[in-house]
Amino acid sequence: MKKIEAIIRPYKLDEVKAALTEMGVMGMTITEVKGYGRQRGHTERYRGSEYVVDLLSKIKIEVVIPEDEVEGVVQTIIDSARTGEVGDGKIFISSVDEVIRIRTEERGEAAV
Ligand SMILES: Nc1ncnc2c1ncn2[C@@H]1O[C@H](COP(=O)(O)OP(=O)(O)OP(=O)(O)O)[C@@H](O)[C@H]1O
Ligand SMILES: [Mg+2]
Repeated sequence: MKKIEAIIRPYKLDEVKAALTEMGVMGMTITEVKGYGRQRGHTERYRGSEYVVDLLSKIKIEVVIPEDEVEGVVQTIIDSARTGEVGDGKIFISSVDEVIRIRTEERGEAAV
């Protein structure tokens, strides 16, 4: 199993969530996060001087899925989250050793 962590623009959450639900993703975790990428946030002016706000609000979506669903989920996130402007976000993929459904004690792909 793989975990997809996608950092996206907050206003894109509804669209990404709907697209993932539509393709049958059965569970996800959403967290409000702050971060920065290559541009290190953006510049603001206050009382005549410029300063950099380097931590921008983003949403992190976590989805754990069977390995053969990874490419479909990644493409769906890209298609629903992209604007083409800097700051669209990033997707990280990592391996998950085990998943256990607490209620039934099912394990592995049966539990995702
Ligand atoms: N290397 C990284 N490690 C962890 N989080 C990251 C990393 N790069 C980006 N992020 C997270 O993703 C968010 C969005 O990043 P962003 O889309 O600005 O990436 P970028 O590499 O600067 O690409 P772009 O040039 O398209 O803006 C950041 O605010 C941060 O939360
Ligand atoms: Mg950036």
